[in-house]
Amino acid sequence: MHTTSDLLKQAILDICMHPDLIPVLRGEAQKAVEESGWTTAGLFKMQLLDSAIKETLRLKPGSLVNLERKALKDVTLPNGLTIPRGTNVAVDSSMMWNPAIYPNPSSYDAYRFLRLRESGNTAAALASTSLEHITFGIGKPICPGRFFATNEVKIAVAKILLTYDVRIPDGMTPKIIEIGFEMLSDPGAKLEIRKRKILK
Ligand code: HEM
Repeated sequence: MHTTSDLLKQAILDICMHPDLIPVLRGEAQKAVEESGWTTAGLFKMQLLDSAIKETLRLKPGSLVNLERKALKDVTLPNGLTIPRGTNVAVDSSMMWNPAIYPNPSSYDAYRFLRLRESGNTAAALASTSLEHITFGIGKPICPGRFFATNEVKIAVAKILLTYDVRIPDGMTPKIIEIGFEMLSDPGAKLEIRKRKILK
């Protein structure tokens, strides 16, 4: 699916833009696979990778808005605002860039959700959702594919890092593209990829 492939692409680009992360993520994945294989338990142990991908989703959720709906009848909100029948509405994703919620919100911080998770925040895992991170939606129509998608992207990123040396060519800085409400990975981004000689 486009959402999953765009997440994989942006997650790799974000990691390559912070190359100090690569040996740490490789080490984490290597250890997890040695201990538990490519299993749910192994993926659970890749907690920095989990956090790094969630940070990618925070900065580039796929759309500037989410939860698009049409009011089928007049709806009065608890604050007294009435949304007339037939109105198209959506929830703006900007809570994910709110400095009161996420300090230094425009910086990519791969450790952000790992720290939150270690402090006991149960919504900090990649497939979890909260009012502060709505990339997978929230409430009744929450994305049922999120467990599949997040495991798929974790496996793909870990396999790529363990198998290849990857880097962004000198002089290139991938930019997120906004078209209407859509947020897309840089369609012109390139990576240099070389098979690793020693697979540990
Ligand atoms: C990174 C990947 C993905 C993202 C960011 C994502 C995001 C979302 C979001 C935000 C919603 C809720 C939309 C709303 O309430 O208006 C949603 C719903 C849904 N997603 Fe995903 N999704 C992803 C992958 C997948 C995959 C891989 C599948 C299927 C295998 C899937 C199946 C669905 C379905 C069926 C719904 C509708 C649920 C309902 O209306 O009850 N999604 N997704």
